[in-house]
Amino acid sequence: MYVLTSEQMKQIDKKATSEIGIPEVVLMENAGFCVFEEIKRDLGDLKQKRIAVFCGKGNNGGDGFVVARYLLEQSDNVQIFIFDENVSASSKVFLNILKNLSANIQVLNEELLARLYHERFDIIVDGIFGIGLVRDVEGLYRKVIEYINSSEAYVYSIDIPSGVCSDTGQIKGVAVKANKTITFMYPKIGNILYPGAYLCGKLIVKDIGIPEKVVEKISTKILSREELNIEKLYRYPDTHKGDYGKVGVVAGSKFFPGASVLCANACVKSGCGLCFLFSPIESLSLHNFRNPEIITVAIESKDGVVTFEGFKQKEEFLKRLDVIAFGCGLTSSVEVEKILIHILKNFQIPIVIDADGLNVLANNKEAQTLLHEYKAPKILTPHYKEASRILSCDVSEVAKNPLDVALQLSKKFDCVCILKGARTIITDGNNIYINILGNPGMAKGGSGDVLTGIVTAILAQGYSGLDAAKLAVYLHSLSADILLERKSMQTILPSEIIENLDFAFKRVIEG
Ligand SMILES: NC(=O)C1=CN([C@@H]2O[C@H](COP(=O)(O)OP(=O)(O)OC[C@H]3O[C@@H](n4cnc5c(N)ncnc54)[C@H](OP(=O)(O)O)[C@@H]3O)[C@@H](O)[C@H]2O)[C@@H](O)CC1
Ligand SMILES: [K+]
Repeated sequence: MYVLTSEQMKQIDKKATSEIGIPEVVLMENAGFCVFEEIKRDLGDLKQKRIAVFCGKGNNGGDGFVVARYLLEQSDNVQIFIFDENVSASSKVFLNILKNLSANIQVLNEELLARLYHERFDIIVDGIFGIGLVRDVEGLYRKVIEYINSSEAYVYSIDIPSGVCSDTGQIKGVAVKANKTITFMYPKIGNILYPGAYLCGKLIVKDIGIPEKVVEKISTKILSREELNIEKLYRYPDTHKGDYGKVGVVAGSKFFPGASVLCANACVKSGCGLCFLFSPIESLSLHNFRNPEIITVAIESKDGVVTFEGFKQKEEFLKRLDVIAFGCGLTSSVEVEKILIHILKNFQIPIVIDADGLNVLANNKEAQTLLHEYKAPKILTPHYKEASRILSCDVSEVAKNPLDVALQLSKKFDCVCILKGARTIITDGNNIYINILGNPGMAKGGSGDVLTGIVTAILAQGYSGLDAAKLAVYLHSLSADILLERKSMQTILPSEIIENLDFAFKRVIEG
């Protein structure tokens, strides 16, 4: 499903009205009716319900007037609160209808607001701002939103909770916390990214009668099963391990042996033909006991960390493999930096760079240039902090606009970027996918190493970088969601996410 910016939605609305000739008031009527239908479906008999509808000056408020008109037919207590009599042209039509119906319409001011704190509403409809919110919410608007959030009523937001930026999901000063949000045609980015996604409560997407033909291809989509390329996962009967790729995982140190265990174990559990783990001996000793499928290659180390000379002794072997995963648990050191630079200069193998590999990129401009020029497929898997280090910005900047950051990274290095977060973003610089699966039980050290292993193994099975990234992110979070069906967020472990890939693969393949 597409996810739209406010501008894209406005263009679609505009085409529907100017090219197809559907009057704006018809769309507004449909939008308002959809919201009413949802309320009616949830609550059934509304007769005794005390209902407040808050309407701003724009078309979001117009939708609110339509909802109010339908609610008036159902309940004896519907109060409509406006900020200004001077509303948009289409909204005016519906405001006038309400006036003709002698509806209870009150213009908000400080005094009225103070009185509202002594009233009790069962339902609040939020039609203050939609996709037309352009600046921070202040003054009376802010106070009304604070009032809504303090009330015990069940809150329905129209299109998007008022105060949430529809292009980023960020709060513009203050925002409504809704129980349910009814958005029209397609979700907006602010409905999907946090904190907007949280403030929406349950999100419902409703068709308001805009013909599909006015919708041009949108580059941002929700990552769903339909978007995955699962054909390549099919295994012909007459195959052998060489058909599924040989992976080299360069990972681990005396300090983080677990990272290499998780990464390599996720690799073998995600279907690659062979997995070789290149690690210092100190890291491998833990490893050998646990994962007999993994072929270990000891790299000479100093103080428990891989050395460049040690790597060079084994590099001919690594060069013969199909995909490299580089970075998990290596630690940050000059030697690690030298190794990555050497790989980027001398190898032509698809590469997945995570953790300490990303730190090399953050610290070393030469590595950045080399990565940009590296010809084989490349996938970066930063979390917000790693992305901020590479782009030399504050992590809060990444959180404010993760889509832009993922695009920037992808373009900077001509790579596929998996920007990991509560909503992981995947992009190849053109297409953007937002992952909505997964749960806070994944917010633990080691989850990222597991994802790196999965994506590397899938890349080795003949996938493009983008398709591998999509499939891996989906499987990783689906596995955690399946675990959550019988475990708690506190107890889910990254190693269990690997074990549970059995069921995630099965669900993805069999539907
Ligand atoms: N187009 C269509 O066909 C359809 C659209 N639909 C609906 O329309 C919604 C979009 O409507 P919209 O474009 O009128 O914008 P909307 O969100 O109501 O807000 C604009 C108003 O808010 C004001 N304002 C902004 N920021 C502010 C601030 N911080 N503090 C105070 N004021 C602020 C701004 O004032 P101004 O900047 O002009 O001073 C302007 O008056 C959309 O979300 C959906 O619900 C549906 O009916 C289906 C068909
Ligand atoms: K709203």
